[in-house]
Amino acid sequence: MTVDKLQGVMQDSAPLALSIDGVTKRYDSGFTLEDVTFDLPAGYIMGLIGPNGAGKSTLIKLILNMIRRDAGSISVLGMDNIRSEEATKEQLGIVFDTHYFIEAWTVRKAGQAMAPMYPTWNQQAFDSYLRRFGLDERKKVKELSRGMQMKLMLAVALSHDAKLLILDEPTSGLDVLGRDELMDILHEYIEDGAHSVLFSTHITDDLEHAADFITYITGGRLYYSGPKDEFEDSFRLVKGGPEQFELLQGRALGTHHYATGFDALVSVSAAENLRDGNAHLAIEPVSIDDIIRLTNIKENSR
Ligand SMILES: Nc1ncnc2c1ncn2[C@@H]1O[C@H](COP(=O)(O)OP(=O)(O)OP(=O)(O)O)[C@@H](O)[C@H]1O
Repeated sequence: MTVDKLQGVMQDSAPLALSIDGVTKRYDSGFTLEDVTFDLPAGYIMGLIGPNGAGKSTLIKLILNMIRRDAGSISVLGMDNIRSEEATKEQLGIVFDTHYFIEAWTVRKAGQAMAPMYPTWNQQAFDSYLRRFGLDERKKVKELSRGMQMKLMLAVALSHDAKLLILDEPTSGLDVLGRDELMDILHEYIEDGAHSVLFSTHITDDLEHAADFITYITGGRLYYSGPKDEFEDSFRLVKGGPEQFELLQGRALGTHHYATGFDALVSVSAAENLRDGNAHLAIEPVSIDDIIRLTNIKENSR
């Protein structure tokens, strides 16, 4: 989908799968997830990214009402996630980075234990996902690899017609084939326009393949939420020798200095000014990894 179309979706009053408004969470440890606001339109996949400790899992726990928020509101498919907690949870499919089953359960028992929790449980769908994922019904949860445990959670999440799938680091236990397979399944899942996905990840390749939107959090604050392509198109990477750094005149949003020069992240407009000023700097497109790396670098200036 093109950036223009995605921007249109965000501006339209398209139905929202998820709406996060001014959400704040303070931990005693001193970390605060501060005033986070963004929407996920229904029918799309959003990647939630940020470095370790950025607040991604905290945000997911807040959406699931597993921890208490200090301010703001969250609505899932138009329902307040606290006032309509039960109805909200029926519409959510959850895949965590570690499984939530009892280790001694077999795969079959895990399905039987989950089924009564969802009025819309579809046993045929569950059985067919087990076959598709190569999950042996007789195997115990503790005998499954991490990737297979993730697939079991996914089979549960997809078998009760959840409208919003939330996945916390789903690809961390998967090899390249498993990751591609998961991304294919997510695409199939949203195809009808009524289903949506929010997934957190450290693996930016996953975003390239799957995400329509990106929400980037760092240090508990929202840095960007919007179409994926626009995220990369908003910045440029400027490279130069040590003596050229002063040409940037404070326009760097993040800089990595080497013995032989520097890499700096600048806005597109700053990059255009540098080009117009004939600064003889190398100006290149950025990857999502460059943006995360340079906006989190400790040594930001000289
Ligand atoms: N229950 C808690 N009490 C106090 N501090 C917490 C608690 N849970 C998380 N934190 C702190 O909140 C910050 C954000 O943690 P969170 O797990 O949300 O980050 P994350 O972006 O998911 O990181 P990662 O990518 O490493 O999983 C961290 O500094 C963490 O130590």
